[in-house]
Amino acid sequence: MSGFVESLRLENAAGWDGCVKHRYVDELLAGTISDEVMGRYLVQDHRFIDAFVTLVGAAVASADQFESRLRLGRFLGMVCSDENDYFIRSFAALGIGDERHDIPDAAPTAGFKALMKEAAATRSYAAIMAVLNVAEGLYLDWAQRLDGPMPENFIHSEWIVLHDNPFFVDFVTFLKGELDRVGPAEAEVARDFFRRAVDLELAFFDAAYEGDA
Ligand SMILES: Cc1ncc(CN)c(N)n1
Repeated sequence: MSGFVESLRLENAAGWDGCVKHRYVDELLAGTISDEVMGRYLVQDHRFIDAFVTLVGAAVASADQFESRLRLGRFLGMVCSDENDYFIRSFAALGIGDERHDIPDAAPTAGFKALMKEAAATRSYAAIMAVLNVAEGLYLDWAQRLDGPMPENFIHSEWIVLHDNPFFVDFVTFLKGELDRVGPAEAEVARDFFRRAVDLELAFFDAAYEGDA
């Protein structure tokens, strides 16, 4: 493989692989992740999703062609419906109530929210595509590591399936094509957002275990 996105992935291979092979992924795919860790992760990730919806909205607004806006809009619809619904059902199953709103943002959550706000504010489609390529490309890569049976608990299985299904695979291919297309003209901006996003993804998984034995 070659191209702009591939070069960014190679430059960030240590962090990227660190996420894909993270303990969180190992335990999630095996269905052995504790409710405490998964709950801590989901509480923080629901806040990530809030900022992420804003970022995808900014992508719709900054895209340079109608076909791209349509693809992004369809994806946004899925995140705001099926994916948000998954969080709500998981919180209920884990017994996590409204007290979750009192839990402060972990540092990587705050960092990611700030990065996504910054990317949206650039109004640069390339900057936004850099962050989206990390957020979705990296999640597809770890979800595709599943080579055993699907975990039985829906909290685990649906999180995997949300990140490895034909619609999502197609969307990640689209994102890669977009950044390959628009990234080289703004290479340094895209490189900077891509690197910072990979670093935050790793810290985000680490944070799910903070305070754990
Ligand atoms: C932190 C993070 N990064 C990426 C994704 C995938 N949408 C996510 N849910 N959370």
